[in-house]
Amino acid sequence: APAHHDLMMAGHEGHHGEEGHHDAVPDRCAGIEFDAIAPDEKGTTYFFKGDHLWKGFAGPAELSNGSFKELDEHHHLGHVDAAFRMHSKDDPTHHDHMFFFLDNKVFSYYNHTLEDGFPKDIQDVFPGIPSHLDAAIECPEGECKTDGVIFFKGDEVYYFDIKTKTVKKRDWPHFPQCTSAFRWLEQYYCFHGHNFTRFHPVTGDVEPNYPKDARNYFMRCPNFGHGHRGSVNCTNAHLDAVTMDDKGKSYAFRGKLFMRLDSQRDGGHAFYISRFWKEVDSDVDAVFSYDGKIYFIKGDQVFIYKSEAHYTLIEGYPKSLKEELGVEGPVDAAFVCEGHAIVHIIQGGKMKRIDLSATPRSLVKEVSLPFSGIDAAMCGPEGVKVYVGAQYFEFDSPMVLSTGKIRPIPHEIPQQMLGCAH
Ligand code: HEM
Repeated sequence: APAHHDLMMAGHEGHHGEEGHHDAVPDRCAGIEFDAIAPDEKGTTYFFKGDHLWKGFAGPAELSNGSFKELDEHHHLGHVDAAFRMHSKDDPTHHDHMFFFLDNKVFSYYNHTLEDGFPKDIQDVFPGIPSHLDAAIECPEGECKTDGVIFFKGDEVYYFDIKTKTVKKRDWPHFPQCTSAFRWLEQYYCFHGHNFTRFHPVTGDVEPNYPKDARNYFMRCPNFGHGHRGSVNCTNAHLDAVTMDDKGKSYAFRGKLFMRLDSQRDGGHAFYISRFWKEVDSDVDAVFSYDGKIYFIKGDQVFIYKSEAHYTLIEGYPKSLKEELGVEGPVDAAFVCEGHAIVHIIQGGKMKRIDLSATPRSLVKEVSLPFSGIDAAMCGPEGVKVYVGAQYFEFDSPMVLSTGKIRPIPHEIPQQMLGCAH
């Protein structure tokens, strides 16, 4: 088995089916150019080639009509040209549906059931988008300016705004010709040949160090793989920082790695902090979210980024902790509760409340905490979570945390939050 099984990736491993022994069954480990890739509503990824598909990152090829029955009931239509999972929160009738494009037709599936009235002409559902597409990928608001879909055909790239149904052509001259495209954990991948390239869905910029061979990352193949057994130290479990923003996005940080906690449907995978927050790099002391921004405290410095995906560092940062928040480091943990402009800064057995709406920052209050040794803390709809070593504690509010004389029942931090599998 490749080295990459048991660490760092939590959640979906794909579904294992029966071994295929038929000669005509394609082998994705031989290096396949996929026709289309898309996740379903449960987070299982489907890879399409001809009349076959693969479910998840491991397992053999199966006939597509076993999973999506109607796909070959229309004999004049070819194979799936492009596919994506719709993201359109304002429109629950389409949200999370899988859309497949075959020649000039579009199919919409939910729970592997074809929606009434489909297939339809692409023109009727996505006016301005051509037939015989190469690839398609969803791009939710926050990652793109609006909920949208990016379509690829030859050298042409189209951005379709779902709400207004308007189409804009993108001028991405140096872009690879994608035969399929796949959004995974908010990252955008164009597949071409048996390689893939990660790109920025708004600017079309291609990340350095690509293309990479898909067999090392998106499927399990003998003699391929990535990541190294034991490269994540899962003993001495603790977190450096955690945070949840007002859109409910939450993150855990440890050493050089971070992990999104709220997108487990599509599988949890730790990435390097430097992937998104280059200047911060590693070993943060505390992280909190406030007013559409994410604040990293590291030593006596504060880095502030916009919280929207493609996080950008705000000009003038990092600044000193003293200048930004009026406190001296080091800081153990920090959190803001939604709707409040107060950051709670935990240092040893003390918690400072600082008003972020006042300039210069003013200390509202300092309280003693009933315990010390806190590594990380966050505030969400269920209250405050405080992380100490391998355990965490829950409090209804910051007030309960500061006045509580008795420690609530400890919970174990899930291994997957540390970037380790169970
Ligand atoms: C089913 C299991 C796994 C799957 C499907 C998977 C998939 C992926 C994918 C798609 C990427 C992104 C490639 C890119 O953007 O260029 C990635 C990156 C990475 N994976 Fe995995 N992975 C798995 C398990 C593991 C394991 C077990 C480890 C290590 C212990 C690991 C370590 C890494 C590292 C270090 C990166 C680069 C992270 C970064 O640049 O921020 N992966 N993985």
